[in-house]
Amino acid sequence: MLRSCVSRLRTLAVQRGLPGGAPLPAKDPWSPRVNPGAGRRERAAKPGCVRGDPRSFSSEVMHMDLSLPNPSWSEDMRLLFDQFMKKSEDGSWKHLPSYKSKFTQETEDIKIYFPDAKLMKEKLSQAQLFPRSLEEGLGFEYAMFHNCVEDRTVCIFQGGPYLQGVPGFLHGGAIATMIDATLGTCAVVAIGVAMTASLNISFKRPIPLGSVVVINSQVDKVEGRKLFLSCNIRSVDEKTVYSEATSLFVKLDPKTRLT
Ligand SMILES: CCCCC/C=C\C/C=C\C/C=C\C/C=C\CCCC(=O)SCCNC(=O)CCNC(=O)[C@H](O)C(C)(C)COP(=O)(O)OP(=O)(O)OC[C@H]1O[C@@H](n2cnc3c(N)ncnc32)[C@H](O)[C@@H]1OP(=O)(O)O
Repeated sequence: MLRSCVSRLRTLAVQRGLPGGAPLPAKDPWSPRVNPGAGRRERAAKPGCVRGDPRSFSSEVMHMDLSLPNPSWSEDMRLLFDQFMKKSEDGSWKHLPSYKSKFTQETEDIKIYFPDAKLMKEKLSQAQLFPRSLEEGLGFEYAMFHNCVEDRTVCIFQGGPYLQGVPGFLHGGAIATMIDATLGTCAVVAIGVAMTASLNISFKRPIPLGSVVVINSQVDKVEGRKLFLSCNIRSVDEKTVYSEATSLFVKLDPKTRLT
């Protein structure tokens, strides 16, 4: 199973134009060699120091894997994370690290779609991944795991107080963001750099602020550059279906510029 997963990632490397499908660069977050024994992002727990933590602006934080447990994570979040890390031991699942800002193979790849590479580089140096742009515990706390054999990505997600919509519940835009991020991750791992062309969400039940939910996404169909994916969001006990979504992602055509 591990061999199959590695081979899928090698195929991805070929699609990205890496020589001979050579192993992905060690710093690539999708590389099978990355995060071999993902540990904890635990810092000394400092009650009340979440807001305004100066390290959030340091390069240390920009390059820190933010998908590891931190003091803001609830018991449910930690338990689920540990369960998926356990499932990752035989290689069937893979923990996908995530950063505020990091030059990855994907960001390198996407530069070819911009005519002014210098301007793009400047923009990228200022950029942060939107769901990672809020302080620890206040916004999107999440970790993703991918199953290469089943073309599935699971995201465990705890929405913080800055994501409120109707009082006490998550904003629909925040839910859509995490759905898009999970589906997007599933798509990018499956076919390389792709963008959301359409996203259809059915919000079935409101998600309480601070609760932990599980986003289960999968590739349903591939037609040339088009990738059809779907997902649902469930409670940890799987009894409540909060949302369902279908989407179309389109693999970018290297011959077409984005601007
Ligand atoms: C996904 C991130 C990519 C960046 C990766 C880089 C680093 C990141 C690292 C890790 C990231 C990991 C995960 C990602 C996390 C979050 C995901 C966020 C994703 C987004 O937040 S992304 C922003 C919102 N997104 C846009 O801003 C797209 C605007 N859009 C366009 O840029 C173009 O529209 C495009 C490129 C989509 C297609 O353009 P194109 O020129 O390549 O292709 P073309 O138009 O020829 O369509 C080809 C075939 O798709 C069919 N088709 C097209 N659109 C359709 C539609 N809406 N409905 C039904 N069918 C449609 C056509 O009908 C044709 O079908 P057919 O071949 O059968 O005729």
